[in-house]
Amino acid sequence: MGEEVPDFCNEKVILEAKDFRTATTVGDKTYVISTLDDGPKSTNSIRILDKLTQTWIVPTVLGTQPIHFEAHSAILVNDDRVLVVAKNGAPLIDSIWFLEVNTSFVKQQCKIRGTEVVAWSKGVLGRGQKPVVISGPSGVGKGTLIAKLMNDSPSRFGFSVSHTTRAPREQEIDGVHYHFTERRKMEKEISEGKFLEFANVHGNLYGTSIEAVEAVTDEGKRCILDIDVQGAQSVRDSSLEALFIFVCPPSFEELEKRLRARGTETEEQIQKRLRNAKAELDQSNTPGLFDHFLVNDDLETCYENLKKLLLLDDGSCVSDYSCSTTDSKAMTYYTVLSKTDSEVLLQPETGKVEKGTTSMLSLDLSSLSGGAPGGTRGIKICSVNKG
Ligand SMILES: Nc1ncnc2c1ncn2[C@@H]1O[C@H](COP(=O)(O)OP(=O)(O)OP(=O)(O)O)[C@@H](O)[C@H]1O
Ligand SMILES: Nc1nc2c(ncn2[C@@H]2O[C@H](COP(=O)(O)O)[C@@H](O)[C@H]2O)c(=O)[nH]1
Repeated sequence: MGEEVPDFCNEKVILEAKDFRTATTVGDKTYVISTLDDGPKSTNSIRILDKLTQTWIVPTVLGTQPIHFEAHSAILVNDDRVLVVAKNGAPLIDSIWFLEVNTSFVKQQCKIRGTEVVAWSKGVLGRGQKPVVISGPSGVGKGTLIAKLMNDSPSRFGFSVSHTTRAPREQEIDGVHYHFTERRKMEKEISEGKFLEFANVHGNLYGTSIEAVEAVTDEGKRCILDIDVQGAQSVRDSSLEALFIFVCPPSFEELEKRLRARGTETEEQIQKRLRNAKAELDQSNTPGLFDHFLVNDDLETCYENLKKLLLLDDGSCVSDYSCSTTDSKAMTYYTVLSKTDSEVLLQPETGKVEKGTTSMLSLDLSSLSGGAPGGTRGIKICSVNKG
């Protein structure tokens, strides 16, 4: 893990490439973010200087990687992440990133992988859209409701494609309904920290990979997870802040009827799923686990209620941040000027102020939430009045 002189420090590389870097110190470590403009091979790279041992560490970099930026400025916020304002040819709203160095996600991943880990997460204005966890006993209609949602709003919602060791059903497509895999392979990937959650469900292994959630959030869509109650509890305990919905059957008899009518399980499997359904219905009452309960009696009514819940909590409310859209969408490159508590002052790159924009902006980071995997939400941008 430790290296004396990585390529990154090689003077020749620095001299030949257009290099830009910042260094942010957190405790005994200095995080160096470097943008090497080396033609088509241009990259952003992260190196950590362990100040105690005076060695360089090449960390495992997780999260949604920002596209290569020409330059950037950086400052530590909340003691656990570095705010990076990038010059990437995009408006300010797409230029705010966080390099997580000490968040709960990073700490958890360090422990699992036994390596130094950092993670990128994109900054999101306002509350943003939390991923949605949908749970409920087998046969209650989760898949049917989610399929309707995907069909009606494919650009707004994206399905987190789980991994499973169960055999595919007739109509199921690998990579669409599930990533069908083998137990040994999946167990190895779990031990490598690739999964946000996993559980043994009805005798098979199921799990949500970090990549599955990122694939959806990278597309700017709201992520929908169809997972069992154990998985929901694991996500609750993880760094992923989500909305948790439990779907209940109108009666146990109706649940059994639906499972049988689906015709995808053997009698033995149906019995197992029904036994587990009783336990899941009990566990759904665990205090603080689910935010909302829906009864799937009439499908259309339940679907309308689901949509209402998602609209109530869709993060599109902009009243909680007084953002000047002119400033946040302008192509001006801003750099970090100063920081007080959880407010960061940004100034435009000298001489590059776009017509109609204010000179300085304040980023209010007092309500940050979420983070990798997914975005860091809760940023408010305010114009700073010129005195
Ligand atoms: N409201 C409803 N009324 C009647 N039948 C329904 C209703 N909702 C779903 N179904 C039917 O019930 C069966 C089970 O639904 P579905 O496969 O969506 O359940 P599920 O919760 O996703 O199950 P699993 O957890 O096993 O994947 C399907 O045949 C579906 O068409
Ligand atoms: N904990 C997780 N549970 C999952 C995941 N993907 C699906 N599921 C749950 O498994 C059962 C059975 O599904 P089926 O497709 O075999 O009928 C169901 O309750 C799903 O919600 C996952 O990634 N993690």
